[in-house]
Amino acid sequence: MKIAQTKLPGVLLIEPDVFGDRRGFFMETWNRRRYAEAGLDLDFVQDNLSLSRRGILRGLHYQWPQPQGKLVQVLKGAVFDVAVDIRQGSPTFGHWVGYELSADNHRQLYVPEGFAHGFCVLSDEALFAYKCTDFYNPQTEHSLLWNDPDIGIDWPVTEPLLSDKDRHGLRLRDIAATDLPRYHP
Ligand SMILES: Cc1cn([C@H]2C[C@H](O)[C@@H](COP(=O)(O)OP(=O)(O)O[C@H]3O[C@H](C)C(=O)[C@H](O)[C@H]3O)O2)c(=O)[nH]c1=O
Repeated sequence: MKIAQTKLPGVLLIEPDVFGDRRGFFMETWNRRRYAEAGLDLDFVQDNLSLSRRGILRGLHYQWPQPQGKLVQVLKGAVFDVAVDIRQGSPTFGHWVGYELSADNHRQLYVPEGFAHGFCVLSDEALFAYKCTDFYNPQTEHSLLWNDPDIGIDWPVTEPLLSDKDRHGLRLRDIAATDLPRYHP
């Protein structure tokens, strides 16, 4: 398994070992001990699965308080997956990283607590699976505007299909300080 730091400290790009043979392949998608040995000492309490069609964009979402760290991967199709640092006081506040995650490249991305997360679908369909470090709490969930000009995410879609909630996401500069995580070095 290879784990690479990204230009956002804490956001990790993971390439699990994939064992292929004439039947297909086998891979471990999570192993508490192995990931801890590689520096990802995490406990997850909730698994999620979503199916989306080409052009759909889900996000950018985060919970605060009760933030969720997310280990995300694609089981079918391909997505462009994005994490945004929204921790007040962070040296990379408002910065983003994005990676293509697909069923073919088997990549995982770890999005830590305190980051907003979203993805857009690059294939006809995408089955998106992720593990969360805390439970869903709709009362503390927030939507950050997907195309916030102050963040400038280089999405590979121009007019994505969004939920009403996401269509009305807030620009980072318009989110109250009480609704944003704080950076703790
Ligand atoms: C997130 C979530 C949703 N739901 C229910 C609430 C709604 O009735 C329905 C769809 O929820 P929502 O439109 O928020 O789903 P997504 O737009 O896929 O939200 C997710 O998309 C981005 C990419 C994320 O990173 C978050 O994990 C998550 O916010 O599922 C639940 O019951 N539990 C949950 O954990």
